[in-house]
Amino acid sequence: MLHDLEHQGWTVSDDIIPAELAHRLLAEGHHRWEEGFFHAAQIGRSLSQQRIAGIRGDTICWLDDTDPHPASIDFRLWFTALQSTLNRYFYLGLKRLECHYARYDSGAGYARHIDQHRDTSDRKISMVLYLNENWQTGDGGELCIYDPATPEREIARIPPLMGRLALFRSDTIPHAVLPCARTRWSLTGWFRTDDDSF
Ligand SMILES: O=C(O)CCC(=O)C(=O)O
Ligand SMILES: [Fe+2]
Repeated sequence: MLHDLEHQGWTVSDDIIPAELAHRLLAEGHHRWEEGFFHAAQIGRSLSQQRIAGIRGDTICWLDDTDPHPASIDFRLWFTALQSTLNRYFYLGLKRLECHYARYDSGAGYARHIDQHRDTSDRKISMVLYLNENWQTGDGGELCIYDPATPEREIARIPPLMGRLALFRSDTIPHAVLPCARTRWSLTGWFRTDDDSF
C-alpha cells in the first residue's frame, strides 16, 4: 500500500480498516444526517467559496475534536496511527487530519479536480473511506483516478464499497466522482502539515 502511494501517487485497500468500525461509522453518519448536521459542500476556500451543484453535488458534515460520537473517537485513534506510519515512511510532517462525512444523493457526483487548493499546500494526502453496503456495478459513484501527466486519461475506476479506503496525493492526483444511482456515503479527509488554527 505505501509502496503504491509512493510510486503511483495513489492506493486502495479493502482490509486496512476494521469492518466493525466502518459499520459503526456508517450508523453514526446516518444518525448525524437524521439530526440535520449535514450541509451543502462548497468549492474553493473562504471568500471564494461557491456552491455549484453541477460540479460538486454532495452534502457534508465535518468531524471535530470535541465530537462525542464513539465511532468518530475510534476513527480518530485509527487515523492518528496511520498518520504516524505515513510520517515514518515518507517524512511528511503530517500534523492532523481534517475530515468530513459526505453524502451524495442519487444523481450527484464531483467533477475532476485536485484536492490541494491553489494558494496553500497544507493538504498533503487525501483519504476516502467508503461506507456503502451491497454496492452494485450499475450504482455508479466510482472514484475515477486520472493520469497526472495527461488528466484526460482515466487510469482507475474504483467502486465505493463498504470499508474500502483510498489514499492519494492531494497535490498531484486528478480525480472525480462519477454520478451515482443511489445514495452514496463516505468519510473524506486530508492529512495536513499545518496546526489547527483554533
Ligand atoms: O468520494 C470520493 O470518492 C472523492 C471525494 C473527493 O474527491 C473530495 O471530496 O474531494
Ligand atoms: Fe477530491
